[in-house]
Amino acid sequence: MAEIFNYTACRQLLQMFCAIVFFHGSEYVLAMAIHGKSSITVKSLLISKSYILAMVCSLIEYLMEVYFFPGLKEHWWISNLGLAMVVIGEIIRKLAILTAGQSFTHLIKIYHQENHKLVTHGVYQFVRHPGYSGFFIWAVGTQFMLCNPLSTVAFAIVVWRFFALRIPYEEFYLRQFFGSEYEDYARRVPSGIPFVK
Ligand SMILES: C[S@@+](CC[C@H](N)C(=O)[O-])C[C@H]1O[C@@H](n2cnc3c(N)ncnc32)[C@H](O)[C@@H]1O
Repeated sequence: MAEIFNYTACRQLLQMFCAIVFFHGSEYVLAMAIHGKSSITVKSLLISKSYILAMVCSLIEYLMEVYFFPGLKEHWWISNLGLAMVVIGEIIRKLAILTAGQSFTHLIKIYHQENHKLVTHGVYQFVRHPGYSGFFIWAVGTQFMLCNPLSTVAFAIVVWRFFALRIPYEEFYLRQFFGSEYEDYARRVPSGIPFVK
């Protein structure tokens, strides 16, 4: 068993560990800085049961493949592409959080609050959902980084489906809050998730 923890496995698993800790830690810190300590819950860490299950499955896939097909993990250009996706996805997501400020809440708002302003500048001028684009790139990137073929496909499908359902729901309320201003914005700017209008 010890021989599977060679240089490749140690490096890829360490990168994965750092990516996860940095992503969730920074989500929590930013939520606390923007919304205040009193409005922060464990949900601000964005860790759900299905998320943990997905990560555990990807780790099982990694360990099985590193044992039975170690050559699969030596495609460094794929792994490095994944690392680049993780960094780029992280940057896009954090830019979205910093740009939207108090308007960026982890739970979708269904009542309009006074401090909720429509944000259309910064990264929001390029895509309507940069926070989701960033997470999508980050999540799929983690699986490229591990050279996990099955989990790469599974993560892409599951995360895409999640956002394909969430975006129309979120935008239903944004249209109610901001009316024609949001309609005009949605006409001009793409969603930021492939094949989601
Ligand atoms: C988790 S944040 C995600 C924001 C955005 N969908 C993104 O991916 O960057 C969800 C909250 O952001 C708000 N929101 C989404 N787009 C917005 C915008 N352009 N301006 C202001 N608030 C927005 C929604 O009302 C919702 O309560």
